[in-house]
Amino acid sequence: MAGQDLISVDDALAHILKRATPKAQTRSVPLTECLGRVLAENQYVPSDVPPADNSAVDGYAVHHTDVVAGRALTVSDRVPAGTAPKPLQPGTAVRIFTGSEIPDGADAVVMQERVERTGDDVLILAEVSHGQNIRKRGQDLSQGELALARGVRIRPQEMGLLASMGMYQIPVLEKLRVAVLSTGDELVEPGTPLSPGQIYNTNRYTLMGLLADAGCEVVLCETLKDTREATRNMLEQAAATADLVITSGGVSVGEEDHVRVVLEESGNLSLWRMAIKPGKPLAFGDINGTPVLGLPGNPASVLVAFMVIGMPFIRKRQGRPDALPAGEYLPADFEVTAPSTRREFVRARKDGSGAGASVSAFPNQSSGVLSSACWASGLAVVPEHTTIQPGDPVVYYSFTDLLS
Ligand SMILES: Nc1nc2c(c(=O)[nH]1)N[C@H]1C(S)=C(S)[C@@H](COP(=O)(O)OP(=O)(O)OC[C@H]3O[C@@H](n4cnc5c(N)ncnc54)[C@H](O)[C@@H]3O)O[C@H]1N2
Ligand code: MOO
Repeated sequence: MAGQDLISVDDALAHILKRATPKAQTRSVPLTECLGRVLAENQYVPSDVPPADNSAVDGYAVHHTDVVAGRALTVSDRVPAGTAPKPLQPGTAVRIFTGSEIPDGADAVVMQERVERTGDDVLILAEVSHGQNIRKRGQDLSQGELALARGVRIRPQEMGLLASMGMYQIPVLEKLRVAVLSTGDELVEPGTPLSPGQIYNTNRYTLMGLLADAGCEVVLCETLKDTREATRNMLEQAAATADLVITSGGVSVGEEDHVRVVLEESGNLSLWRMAIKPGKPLAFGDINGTPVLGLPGNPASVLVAFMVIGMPFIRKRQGRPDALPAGEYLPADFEVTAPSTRREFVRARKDGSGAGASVSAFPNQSSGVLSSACWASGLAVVPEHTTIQPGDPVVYYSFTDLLS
């Protein structure tokens, strides 16, 4: 059971994911612009990669049965990479380079360090076997196979793979268009001096960075005055412009917290207050059908709630199957003695690797301490009603996985 009146993280995720309809519009972009986009169609291999058998080393191509200990072979040809080889003359060797195509009739390549070259002759000093140092045609991708599935987010390696197949125009989903609204009369833009009572608008920049990492397009970015009127006007404008509106602040219980109230009055508030730490007052709903994710104002709450709740929603809307990342169990290097009714996402750092890996926690987990997230490499989960002793296993998610 979660805390009183608070919806559990699992129920909140299920609720939000049910409302995450994938964006259907697609477009074709040049290969140079596809990084971070989501593939809209399955990509099948048009022809084998590599297109021909080729050498893995600089050396000599031979037929392995022509190699007899102590007997030199004549070097009959030279095949630089990028040229089409002539067939191997039986009983000879061909000078060849890494990436050169293998001449017909050759079935092995001997590294040049394993031969003695004298004029046009080459004496092979090592045993040679069929297929040695040959990278087979199609060893990376073979014609007709599925190379990349629809819904894959294109990372540098996928970009390279598409290039290796000769693809240039890439079908991708339209980017999710997101509006970012910061609320709070105390907020001032960096670069301006602070007056008493003011603080710098932090969340706007955290969210811009998070959304860029998530492959979204920020179409509107505004800071609102703490009035019902301003909040209603801007939320309605944002909902008419964007596929998703993300707000920060103004979702708690104070009379200056207008986001939640406007959602209730002018749209639909379908979820409010989660058993999560930090991020408890998170609100979710819609205005005229456009989803609105109301994140709490505290800077670390914004980061954590975006990663845990916002990212799965965004991934699903991006048509990606991987709504939740896989975590790993690691022994805790910290303790939690007072059990909470909320599931806590601790700003944590993975130390060591392999069997010796463990996870430590930043000492100050206040939701106002953003430096905790700069120190951390990810989030460790302390389940509801649970104490943690050093050595107990906890689930750890890296920031990279949470944001990929
Ligand atoms: N009586 C109660 N008070 C609070 C409760 C509660 O249950 N009962 N919950 C607390 C929790 S937990 C959180 S989280 C906050 C969330 O409140 P809001 O979402 O309404 O956010 P604000 O009050 O507007 O701001 C909270 C905090 O964050 C600072 N802030 C806001 N926006 C920015 C920004 N863009 N950049 C930097 N800092 C920002 C703001 O100045 C406040 O300090 O409510 C608790 N209160
Ligand atoms: O739930 Mo709040 O985000 O702890 O400060």
